[in-house]
Amino acid sequence: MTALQERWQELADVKDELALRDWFMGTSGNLAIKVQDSPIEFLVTASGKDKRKRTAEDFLLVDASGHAIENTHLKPSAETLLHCEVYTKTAAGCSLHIHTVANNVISEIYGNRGKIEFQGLELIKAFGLWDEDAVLTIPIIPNHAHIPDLAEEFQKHIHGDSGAVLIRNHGITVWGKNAFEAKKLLEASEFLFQYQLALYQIQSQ
Ligand SMILES: CSC[C@@H](O)[C@@H](O)C(=O)COP(=O)(O)O
Ligand SMILES: [Zn+2]
Repeated sequence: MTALQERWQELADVKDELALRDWFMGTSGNLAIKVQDSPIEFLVTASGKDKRKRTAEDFLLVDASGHAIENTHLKPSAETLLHCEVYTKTAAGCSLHIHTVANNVISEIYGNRGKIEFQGLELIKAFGLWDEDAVLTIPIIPNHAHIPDLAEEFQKHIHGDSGAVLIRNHGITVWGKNAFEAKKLLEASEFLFQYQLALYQIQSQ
């Protein structure tokens, strides 16, 4: 199998798993996986697809600017520029973006603070935070409709080869060194958001 075929299959498998969790409602969400460095090439989901379906037209190969490399009728995800920022600024190998009710509500509740912090929860270890008093901070950025503006805001919060950023009333984007790591961060983030929401609901009764 070529590197391209391997990465394709890896991303398709991640997509299937996220679909099983119902994390692609209304065609939302987009996924990307790096295929090569110098020059950077990555696979990204084609725009507007039902991401619960597995087809031969799910992904297309794009360059570091998000332009299709191959001759294709497929359109790269409308949010490809955010994935471009990840691959040009870091050594990450995979970036995932999903919309969930939990990440949207959390982003709205904490949006004015510009971040949400988690401390004392076991699952922050998924982010490599092992100290007892460690704090996980997930930034929350405004949901600019103009994607270059959104990407510009987003890239300010890329500080390493793994991370997560919430986009207010929109969704989350995570990245990690490979598909396994990115999916781990995504699942841990959603766990933390669901936990915080449940706590919020109990405490406001
Ligand atoms: C259909 S609502 C979601 C979109 O506006 C967008 O935010 C999204 O995540 C999916 O866009 P796409 O172009 O399919 O990658
Ligand atoms: Zn989106």
